[in-house]
Amino acid sequence: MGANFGDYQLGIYMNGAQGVVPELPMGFAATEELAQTVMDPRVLGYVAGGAGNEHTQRANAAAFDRLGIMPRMLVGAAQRDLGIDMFGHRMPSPLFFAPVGVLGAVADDGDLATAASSSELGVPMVASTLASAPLEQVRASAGGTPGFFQLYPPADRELTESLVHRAEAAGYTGIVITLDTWVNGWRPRDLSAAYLPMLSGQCLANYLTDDRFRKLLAEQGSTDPAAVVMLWASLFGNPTMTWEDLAWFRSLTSLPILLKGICSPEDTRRALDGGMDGIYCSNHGGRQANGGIPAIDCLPGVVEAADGAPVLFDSGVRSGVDALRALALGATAVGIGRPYVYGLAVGGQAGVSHVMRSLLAEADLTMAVNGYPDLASLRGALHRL
Ligand SMILES: Cc1cc2nc3c(=O)[nH]c(=O)nc-3n(C[C@H](O)[C@H](O)[C@H](O)COP(=O)(O)O)c2cc1C
Ligand SMILES: O=C(O)C(=O)c1ccccc1
Repeated sequence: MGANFGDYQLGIYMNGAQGVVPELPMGFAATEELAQTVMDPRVLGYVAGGAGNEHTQRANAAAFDRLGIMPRMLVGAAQRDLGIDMFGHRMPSPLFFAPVGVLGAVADDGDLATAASSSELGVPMVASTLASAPLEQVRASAGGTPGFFQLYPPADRELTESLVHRAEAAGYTGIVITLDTWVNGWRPRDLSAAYLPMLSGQCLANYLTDDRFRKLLAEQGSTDPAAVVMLWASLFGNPTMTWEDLAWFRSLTSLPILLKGICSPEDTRRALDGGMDGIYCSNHGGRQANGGIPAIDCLPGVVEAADGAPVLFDSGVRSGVDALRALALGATAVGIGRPYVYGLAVGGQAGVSHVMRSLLAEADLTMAVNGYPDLASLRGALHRL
């Protein structure tokens, strides 16, 4: 039987009986509102913003509200099991930390604080390539909790290979390759502030600690911060990659590989036929392309085409109920993005853990109210409103 995530609620009420109310905000809207008052405006714009007029970003979240869960009575759901099996690991919770590349700009040691929360809660983290601490340190901070390394494959094959082998050696459970960020989307908030954190040298620790990157840097003749940024910018985008490159990725590692940014059934099949082990259905939270399709509306087609292979999902999950909706549609695990970033901004590691605990408690209690003892029983529970 899994953890009793709903007990987080009881603890809060018990504290209240002693006159202690929570210091941290409850729910996404309150957390976002507080984050707006404490974050550096440019970093806030970077986290909160998306592509174009942010229609797709809003639609991602709004689409969840068109999905209702049918309550079932007298099921005997006194204990709920929210556990999942993924790549040979039994995880107590179906949530994970989606890869976020500016955690170090949001809080000092933001990547390590998130990894420490992952360790504390047993909730896996997908560690971004764009981190302020090297991937080895992030992995060590996550302790015994399994986690994935998110790879932005650089345009230099040896550097890509080096990053993958470092992730393997550091003990990651799998590699997530992100496919939707070869170019930076059109983001009016960041353009207004002329702000891209990496161009100020932030979040480049994985490059600076890489032998191959340092060799390329030395060959450039300068190692000053501007040269680092120039080299990074010249390598980051890799828009010539095609399906033909999957065989090469496959040859690099025996770890499970998942492709992030897949939204169509056709691409799902191609990925799995190309030797990939799982799919990560996401539209990058509407940050990359406006005028898209809410990611949750793409999920059923991806799940069907995946034919039993693991399907991770993110984009627009704002509550424990949203997570249940994605799980009911067949997601294997559900990624949390902006909500935990705001948690980090308002409360450091404690804020991150509070956000995750709240999401898990809400999911657990909603299953209790609605009579679903485990995630398998949720399949087919949704009604389109
Ligand atoms: C500030 C920020 C930075 C991100 N950086 C990365 C990244 O480095 N790699 C990646 O694959 N996705 C990145 N993402 C996308 C997230 O992994 C995820 O797809 C997205 O946040 C989901 O949307 P939501 O937060 O609105 O739910 C980033 C998202 C945010 C908000
Ligand atoms: O901000 C992002 O979502 C992101 O992943 C990214 C990465 C590199 C350049 C621009 C954006």
